[in-house]
Amino acid sequence: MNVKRNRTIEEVIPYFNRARADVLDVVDEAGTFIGYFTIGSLQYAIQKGDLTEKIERYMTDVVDCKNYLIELEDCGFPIDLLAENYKDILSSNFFLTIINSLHDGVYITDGEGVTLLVNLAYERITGIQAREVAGIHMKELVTRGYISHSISLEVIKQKKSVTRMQTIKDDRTIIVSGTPIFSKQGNISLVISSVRDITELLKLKHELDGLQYWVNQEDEEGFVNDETFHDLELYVASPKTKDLFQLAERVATTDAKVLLQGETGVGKSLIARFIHKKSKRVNQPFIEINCGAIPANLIEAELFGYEPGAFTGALTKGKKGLLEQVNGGTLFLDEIGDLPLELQVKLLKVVEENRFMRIGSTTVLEVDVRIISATHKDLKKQLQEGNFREDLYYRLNIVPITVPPLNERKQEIIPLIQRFLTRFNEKYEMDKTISIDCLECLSEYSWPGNIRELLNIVERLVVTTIDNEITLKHLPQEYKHLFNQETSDSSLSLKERVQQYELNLINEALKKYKTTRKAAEVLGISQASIVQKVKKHKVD
Ligand SMILES: Nc1ncnc2c1ncn2[C@@H]1O[C@H](COP(=O)(O)OP(=O)(O)OP(=O)(O)O)[C@@H](O)[C@H]1O
Repeated sequence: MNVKRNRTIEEVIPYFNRARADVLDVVDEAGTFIGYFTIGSLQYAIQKGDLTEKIERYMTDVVDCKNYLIELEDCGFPIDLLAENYKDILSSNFFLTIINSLHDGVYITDGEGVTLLVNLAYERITGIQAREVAGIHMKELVTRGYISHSISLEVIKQKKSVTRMQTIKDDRTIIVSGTPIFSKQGNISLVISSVRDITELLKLKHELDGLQYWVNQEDEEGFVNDETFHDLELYVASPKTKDLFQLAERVATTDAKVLLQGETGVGKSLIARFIHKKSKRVNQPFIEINCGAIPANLIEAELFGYEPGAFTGALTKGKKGLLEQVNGGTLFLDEIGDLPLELQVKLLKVVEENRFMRIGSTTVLEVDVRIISATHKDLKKQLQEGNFREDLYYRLNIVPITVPPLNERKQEIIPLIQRFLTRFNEKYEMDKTISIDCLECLSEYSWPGNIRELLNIVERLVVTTIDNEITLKHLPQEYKHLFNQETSDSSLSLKERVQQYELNLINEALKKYKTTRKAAEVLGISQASIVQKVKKHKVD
């Protein structure tokens, strides 16, 4: 079976389950074979807790089908002694002390599938007590409903290691890896299964994926599937943004003038284009003019056009203004707050009556133009300061749409990074990934340049990072200063860092929602679980 190199460990576990395979062929984007991912590699990755790692990290170019079978004899262990006296060994204090000190659950059966031993961690993880299962055949345990499926029986049947992901009580997810131990005669003497609870790890991963999940749901509802979104390369990454675009869509069917307000780079121009695309004017021109970037006298000439010889430097033939060019379509006046007062008066006439005169002409021209304007300035304040005309403000502001800055819709940051990463990977034919701590760091950043800045940094990182994975060390300094040093400490294990991240999420939620009840609701975990995690951290 083929799997792509950028699949995660977690994603490929079901392949082993489904295909009952020991080895998966790893292929690159073009489908070319590049190596193997074996069940041995899988077990190793699980032991390391690297479920979110890409499989290519654990890929090998040789497959030794035996390498994952524990060859006790090779380790100098007296296997015959084990075969004959294993019950004594398993019940010795020494062995029990070792096995009970493990954090992972251990389940041991004999070669027939009769339960010999389970350790304390197994009892803790599954809730099944040793005394309930000891001496009982696995088949019987399945019949009695203790477990839904026996890995040990599968190991005995297949005579090889088996790894499965399973869901047990309280919706907990566990990974069970069963390994056969062979006698010299080639019979299975024991099956040793290890059980690891990965519920917390997965929960965190899914939280980290954040509203990517939400975006996918949107796909199902058909909202994001809308071609307009693809055409404009725009992503709807939160309910807030969805509301915004739904409002824009409703407004688009009318000719109402729209005033878009919001910081630079939040997507005002994009929304203006979206409205045009969704309106009946879609096949007519959409013209954008940046009132802040063009000198006042030029804006006038640009907008209204002029007659031959209207002013020094004018074209001898005269010139059609944007208002004439855009007739039937949409005129987007960006940075309207920068429009000089004298031009505001002239614009008012167009806005009110759809009529204007070219510079140097006395003929009144009539046009059919929909006007959308935008500004990053506080226009109300501009009114009070006398820099913006009140009559024009109210004419332009029939439907106000305020686009919030990115740091007020933080849940969009990670989904947007992921979308932009895919976009630039495709554009530059690369396959970069981004590390969890790097994502966390970026989600803590304040983004003064909003989505434009985010887009630019992702493109820069894709182009400039040599490694396959973009990590903290690749981020420019300004993106790191807010980052919690504790979390960035690379000496911490993945598990510790994930715990730290979990705690950060909880603290953030507590700060925002004040009560553990509300924070628990938002994070989708129980209130008791929040209290316990915070308490545990304090004790640690
Ligand atoms: N929801 C989104 N999905 C994808 N890209 C987006 C989204 N919102 C904004 N962008 C991108 O971010 C960049 C900045 O957006 P845009 O130019 O619309 O911002 P703006 O608010 O008009 O900025 P300014 O006030 O500086 O003109 C653009 O490249 C735009 O395509």
